[in-house]
Amino acid sequence: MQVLDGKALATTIKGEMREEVDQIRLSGGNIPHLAAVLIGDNPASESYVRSKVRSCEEVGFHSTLIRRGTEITQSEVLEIVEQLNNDPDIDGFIVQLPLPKHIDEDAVNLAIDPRKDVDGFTPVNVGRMTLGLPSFLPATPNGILTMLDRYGIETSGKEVVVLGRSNIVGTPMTILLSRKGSPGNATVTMCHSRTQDLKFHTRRADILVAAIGIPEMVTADMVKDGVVIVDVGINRVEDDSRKRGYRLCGDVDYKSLESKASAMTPVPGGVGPMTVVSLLMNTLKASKRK
Ligand SMILES: NC(=O)C1=CN([C@@H]2O[C@H](COP(=O)(O)OP(=O)(O)OC[C@H]3O[C@@H](n4cnc5c(N)ncnc54)[C@H](OP(=O)(O)O)[C@@H]3O)[C@@H](O)[C@H]2O)C=CC1
Ligand SMILES: Nc1nc(=O)c2c([nH]1)NC[C@@H]1CN(c3ccc(C(=O)N[C@@H](CCC(=O)O)C(=O)O)cc3)C=[N+]21
Ligand SMILES: [Mg+2]
Repeated sequence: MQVLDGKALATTIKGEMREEVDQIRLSGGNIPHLAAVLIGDNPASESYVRSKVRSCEEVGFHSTLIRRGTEITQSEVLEIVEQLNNDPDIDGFIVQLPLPKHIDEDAVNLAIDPRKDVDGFTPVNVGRMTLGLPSFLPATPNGILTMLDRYGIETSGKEVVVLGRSNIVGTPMTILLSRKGSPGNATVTMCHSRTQDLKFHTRRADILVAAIGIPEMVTADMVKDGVVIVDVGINRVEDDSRKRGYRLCGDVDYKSLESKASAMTPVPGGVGPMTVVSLLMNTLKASKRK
């Protein structure tokens, strides 16, 4: 089985980006500047945002972290978004999800200037993506496309099954893999919690993308020999033998799939690092607007 090493690929791409940023600096161009808004104290969100900020430093971007407590009001969040929209020094920004329960995520998303929406979550970017127009693509699905492309995994004409229909992973993944282009041109089936007989669908998959959020739910009996597996899930499972008291695992039972899949992304070190790289690529693109 081939390990689809997202961490190594991300390091390679970040090296390429660093060279481009060095060139921009030498020619007196605009250094990309990403801002991240982090609200509350969700430990997973903190770790993702920290890795985004660290990656900005690695490639030579400017970065700004805006942290607020859970008690923040909706209008205060909207005010931060408005400031970032209007700040000429900020090329792109993200509001880390999930937001506290009393904040309306849709309202926040709708307030983001599509030109700075490096997550690709706003209606303008989702619409443009769906129409096949240039747009900011959502980082996780785009990172997966980059990985399939760089590993030379053919998607044209393949049966792809996507587990999950969220706005940030499952739905855009389905749109991107089924549209004309490369990677693309796949026949895509989207499954979710109301799907009857999940196994019927997963067993037909040439490529299976799991974005569910249930630890190790996909097992060897659910797939055919030679399947390519993209495991998006990041789950923290209690494990007293670890220093931190938990281990990370995906939505796929990696051990049982190792002898059946032809290629698979590990967790950690698979899709996660590619997501961060895609966000950086979107920020670089946004910075070229000036
Ligand atoms: N590696 C990375 O870069 C990223 C990783 N993630 C991880 O990916 C996973 C999914 O994230 P996200 O898309 O945001 O999650 P959501 O919770 O928003 O969506 C989960 C989806 O899975 C579906 N689902 C739940 N249970 C089942 C089931 N038993 N059978 C089939 N489908 C089911 C849900 O169906 P329904 O719509 O009916 O509720 C829903 O569509 C999480 O583990 C998350 O941490 C997320 C983003 C980026
Ligand atoms: N506005 C917004 N945009 C997002 O893109 C977004 C979000 N909100 N909310 C949460 C999800 C999740 N997500 C991840 C990013 C990086 C890793 C990542 O780098 N993971 C590492 C290690 C993770 C760890 O050690 O905890 C890995 O898989 O190797 C994971 C998950 C982005 N998301
Ligand atoms: Mg700048």
